[in-house]
Amino acid sequence: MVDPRVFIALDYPSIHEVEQLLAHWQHQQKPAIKIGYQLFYQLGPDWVKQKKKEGYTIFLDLKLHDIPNTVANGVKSLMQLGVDFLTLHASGGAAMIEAARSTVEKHQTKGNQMKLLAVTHLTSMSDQMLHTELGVTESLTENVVRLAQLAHQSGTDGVICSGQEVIEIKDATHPDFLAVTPGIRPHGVDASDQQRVVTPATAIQNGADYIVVGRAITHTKQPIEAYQQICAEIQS
Ligand SMILES: O=c1ccn([C@@H]2O[C@H](COP(=O)(O)O)[C@@H](O)[C@H]2O)c(=O)[nH]1
Repeated sequence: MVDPRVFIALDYPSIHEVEQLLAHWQHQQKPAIKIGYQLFYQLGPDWVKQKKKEGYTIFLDLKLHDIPNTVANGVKSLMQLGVDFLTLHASGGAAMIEAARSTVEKHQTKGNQMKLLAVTHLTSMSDQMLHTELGVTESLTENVVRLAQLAHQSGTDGVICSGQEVIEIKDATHPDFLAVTPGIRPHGVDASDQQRVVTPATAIQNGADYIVVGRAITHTKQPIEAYQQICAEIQS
C-alpha cells in the first residue's frame, strides 16, 4: 500500500540503504520521497533526475536561505531537476520568497510545476529556545503563524510546520495553502531531536496535506512494515 500523503525522508548515509528500501516498490506504485542534505550533497542532481524519471514524487528539502538574487539563481538551477516540491526559509523575508516565486513562474512548464514550501520554524525548535536563544517574545505558534502569513502573501504554495500548528495556519491563510508536517512520531517512537511532534493520525486530523516521516521508518528493523502501518493509521 502507498499513500501519496506520506513522504519518506531518505536520511540515509549512502545510496546502498536507499536503493535497498526503494527496491520494494520496484514494479509497483512508488512512495513519495524526501531528499535532504545527506543524499543530495553526496549523490547530486543527476541522481535526483534519475529518481524523477523512475516515477517518484520528489520533495527536495534544501531549505534555501540567502539574498534574493542568490536564491532566485539557485531555484532556476534546481528547476532543471523536475522535482515536485522545494523548501526555502520563510525567515529569508518577502523579497527572497518573491524572487523564488518569480523564478518558478518564469521557468515552469506544463510538465514542471514545482511547488515552493516555506519552513516556518523547524520542528526541532521549542517555545523556550525561541525565547531564550532567538529573543523572540511572541509564542512559537504566533510566530509560526506570522511566518506562514508572510510566506502566503509572498507566493509560496505552502509551509513546513508542526502538526500542532496546522489549524491556526489554515485559519490565518487559506484552506488550500499546503501544510506539510515533519516531526511525526507514531506512539512509542522516541522524539529524539524533534520538539514539536504529533502522531501521523493527529497531523492528518488537524488538516496536514502531507506528512514527512524519517527515522520512524528508516531507523526500524522493518521499514516497509513501519511505512505501511503509518499509511494504515492515516487511512483509518
Ligand atoms: O521543520 C522541519 C523541517 C524539515 N525537517 C526534516 O524532516 C525530516 C524529519 O525526520 P525524522 O527522522 O522523522 O525526525 C528530516 O529530514 C528533517 O530534515 C524537519 O524535521 N523539521
